[in-house]
Amino acid sequence: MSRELDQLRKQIDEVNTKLLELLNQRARLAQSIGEVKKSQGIHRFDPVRERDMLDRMTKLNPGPFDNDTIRHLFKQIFKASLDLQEKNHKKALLVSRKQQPDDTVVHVGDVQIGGYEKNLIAGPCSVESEEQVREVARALKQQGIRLLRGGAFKPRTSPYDFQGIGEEGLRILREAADEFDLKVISEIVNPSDIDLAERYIDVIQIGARNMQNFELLKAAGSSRLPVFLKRGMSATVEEFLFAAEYIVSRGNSQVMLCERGIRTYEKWTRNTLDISAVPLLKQESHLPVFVDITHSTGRRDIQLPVAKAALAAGADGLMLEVHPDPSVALSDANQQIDIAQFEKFMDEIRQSGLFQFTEPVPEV
Ligand SMILES: O=C(O)C(=O)C[C@]1(C(=O)O)C=C[C@@H](O)C=C1
Repeated sequence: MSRELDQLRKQIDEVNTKLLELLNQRARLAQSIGEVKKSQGIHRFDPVRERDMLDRMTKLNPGPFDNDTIRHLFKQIFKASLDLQEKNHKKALLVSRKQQPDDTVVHVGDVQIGGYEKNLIAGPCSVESEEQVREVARALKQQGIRLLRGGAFKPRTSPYDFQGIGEEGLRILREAADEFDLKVISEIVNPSDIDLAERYIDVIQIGARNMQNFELLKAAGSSRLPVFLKRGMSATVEEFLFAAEYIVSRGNSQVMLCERGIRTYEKWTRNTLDISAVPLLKQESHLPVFVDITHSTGRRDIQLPVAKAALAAGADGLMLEVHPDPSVALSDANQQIDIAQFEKFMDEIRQSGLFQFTEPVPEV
């Protein structure tokens, strides 16, 4: 290579180093501007400011780059600065592990969820009668399971399907839970029913269809009860975390996330379990993560391997539907398991060694 070329390249290297320094200096300034804007509630993207800067730069431009090229280059810089401001903003989410490195442990009375404990939530899809709920509650108690689920308000796809028995259902759940020393989790669909929930139940469930019902999220965020939030069937992981942020940002930090399958073209399962969401959510957020093995599969025959996969992927717990006689159930008759199947499931999941406390490794 000629000496001249060598020299010129050396000069370019020096300019590159200076440019790098200047670009990062600029990036730090843009970050500071981002912080100021956040504290003042100002929109990050400012096209008027960008236009002013472009006009100034093109006026000052002595060439040899033409103005179009200068505009193009600066627009890239603005875009990168905006991305940086947004990244910083994401870091600040209350549900993010960057904000809180340690796992959130949710306390439902004396039951702990998250951290080193694995939990199971089970019960019928819909509350139908006292006998039905008591029978399931007794089976849970015998298995050492403390969390009873049951739907009293049922958001159904068809308005002609069974819609649940409402407050009476919550009362039935409470009585059965008190008799067998269990805690109750049930879905609430209307912000005005949060007061009702506080009278009867221990955990508010927000279902997949309501994951972006922002008024309901805000109302749950102002409640004293822990919240079990299910992922919307077409929601991205990011949208799911923002939904949780709605609750936590209102002051309720006791939130659990539940992956329940997303809608895809696959027809052999009711939904497609997004198993990768489990480690992703655990990585991104400090909130406990559950997997609903009933709704994600919609079938009984693969619930055990799916449960094992969920626990192996790092889930803090499982949710499943159990009914004394699924064939006569008023909802989800095809996917609930009966009590004998539940007992067999519990034996097998225990034998797998995955459903157990994961003690912290003692520090040496
Ligand atoms: O000046 C601002 O308001 C900024 O946020 C900084 C900046 C920039 O990089 O210069 C970034 C994004 C905005 O769209 C406009 C300008």
